[in-house]
Amino acid sequence: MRDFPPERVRNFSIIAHIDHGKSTLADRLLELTGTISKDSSNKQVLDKLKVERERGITVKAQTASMIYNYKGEDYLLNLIDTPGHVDFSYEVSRSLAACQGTVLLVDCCQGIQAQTVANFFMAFGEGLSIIPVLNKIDLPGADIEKTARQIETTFELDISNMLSISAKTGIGVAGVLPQIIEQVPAPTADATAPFRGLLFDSWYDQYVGVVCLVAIRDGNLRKGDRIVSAHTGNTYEVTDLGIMFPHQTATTSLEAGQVGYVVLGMKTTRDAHIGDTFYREHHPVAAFPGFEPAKSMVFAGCYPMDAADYTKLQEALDRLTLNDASVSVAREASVALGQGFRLGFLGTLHMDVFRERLQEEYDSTVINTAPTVPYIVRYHNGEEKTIRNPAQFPDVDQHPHVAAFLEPTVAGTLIFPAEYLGAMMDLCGAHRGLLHDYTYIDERRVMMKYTLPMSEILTDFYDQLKSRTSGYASFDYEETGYEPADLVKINILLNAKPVDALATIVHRSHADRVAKDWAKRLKTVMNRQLFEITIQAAVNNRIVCRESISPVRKDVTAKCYGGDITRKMKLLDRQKAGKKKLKTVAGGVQLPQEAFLTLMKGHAR
Ligand SMILES: Nc1nc2c(ncn2[C@@H]2O[C@H](COP(=O)(O)OP(=O)(O)OP(=O)(O)O)[C@@H](O)[C@H]2O)c(=O)[nH]1
Repeated sequence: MRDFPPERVRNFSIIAHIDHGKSTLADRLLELTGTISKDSSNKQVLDKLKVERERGITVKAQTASMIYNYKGEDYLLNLIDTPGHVDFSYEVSRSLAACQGTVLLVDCCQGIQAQTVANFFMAFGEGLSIIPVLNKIDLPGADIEKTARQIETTFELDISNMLSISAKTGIGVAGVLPQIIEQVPAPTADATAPFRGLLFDSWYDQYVGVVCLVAIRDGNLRKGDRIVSAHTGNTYEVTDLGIMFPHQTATTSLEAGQVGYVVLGMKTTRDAHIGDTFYREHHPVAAFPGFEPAKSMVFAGCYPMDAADYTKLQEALDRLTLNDASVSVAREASVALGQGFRLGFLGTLHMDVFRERLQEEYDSTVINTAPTVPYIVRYHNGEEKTIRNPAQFPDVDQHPHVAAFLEPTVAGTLIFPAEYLGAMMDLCGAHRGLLHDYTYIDERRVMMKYTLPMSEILTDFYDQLKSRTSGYASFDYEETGYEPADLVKINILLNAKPVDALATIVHRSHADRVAKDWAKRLKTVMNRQLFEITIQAAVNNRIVCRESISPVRKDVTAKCYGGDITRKMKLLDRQKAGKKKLKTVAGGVQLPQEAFLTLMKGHAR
């Protein structure tokens, strides 16, 4: 590693809107430098996790080093992969902090999209040198000129030497690495100063424990060194270190300016705080700025269908959170569902990915309640309380003490063809959006900036955005803090008993409609029982609608006219198995798992 002093190291990332070809380009660069073979089994080596492969999205950032000979000199190039999705924007910003430059990859069939804009400004804010590259020029719909002009007008970047490539076929890709060496500055690192490293990613390995990715700013690191986390004050011994080539490859040291993996014997990723600074024991240094822990913005209950599986569920959650410290887990109890957990996620994609993993890890049925954002209740005495579970939202009779309710908001960016302007304004209006700005990024496409309540984009916002524009609109957002809002609680009552796990919080202007919609939806998924079931929805304790399900005596054996007893037994067994998927809640009413699923799909508008 000593052969690569800072001036022969380049740390860069690729940023792009989802599906614009980031992973494909990464594969091509690794092939070009001989880091991986051209074998097809190496496709998208950076997207390691199964869910990622299945969905074709990058969730967890992965990093790879390569060695490239340019004008007779060997360079160590570190590609720092960044997750593209907004849920992981904190991880994106930390990954960018480990780079000096970035390739801004734009699909020239689609042009600039909302995530391109968000990622550009994040890289720009970090002061990185930005190399625009147009991708997918092999496709018939490619419009190189127009996309180049969009890049020039939106980002004010120099496009005179801009590369046009096809990451898929390899056309033009050879030009990318020389531009990176020419345009990305070498890391400013002092090899003689005391060791200072930035922790920018980590994951859990079942054999060695936590593996940390560290950008070495100053000094160097060797096996056996003792280093301290500035955030926790914990001291660790380096038991292994090396580079991602593209898999973990041990080296004798990591030198100033380089990026590599470090094993410290940490037991859980909760000890590895992204953005943390490491320094040598007894040689403290100034910590890197901007350290903030990932914030959970979406919460949902998670309960075992069968109460006896509680410990099993807890064990599955423990195993999964070893690898994903950004999920927060708190125990909670529900009158309807018993003992369970309240899980906090960075966003809805993060929630979906985690739930999928949980389902794989834990082979029994889980009941997931509808997601909610955290709300703040401000009391007249100045106290504030954060509500992460709608069941704990103050009831009407407690309202005299409440000065205000606050909800989290986001600054959203939408980009779409101009003909959808009306449809997009309607959509944002219906979701309580406030328009701030709109501009044309070229003759045909509009960029709008809206402030939206975060709860509104948890519901059907994305689906509506896509369906109303035939998939041509893109959306990205960043959190902007809390705003006062007129919020009310909806309670669902089954046979006149409120079911806490079905409570939700909405804006007063949507309350009656959502209440009626939820009652109707529940009716469609609930089974008839031996007694009549009434479903009522109450807004702040005022009943606004009532549905009922008439009783039935379900005799599954009626079809078997006497005779075959084994057939009868089989049918009864099947009925028993079917029953396992039901949870008995208020007053003996049984709720199927689908009841919770149907309410998760957002509110009808
Ligand atoms: N025709 C063509 N298809 C491409 C090109 N580059 C990527 N693709 C395809 O575009 C799709 C998305 O590519 P990915 O590399 O997975 O995109 P990504 O930006 O990494 O996506 P995320 O990881 O989800 O952000 C894949 O089906 C690729 O095969 C290209 O140059 N030409």
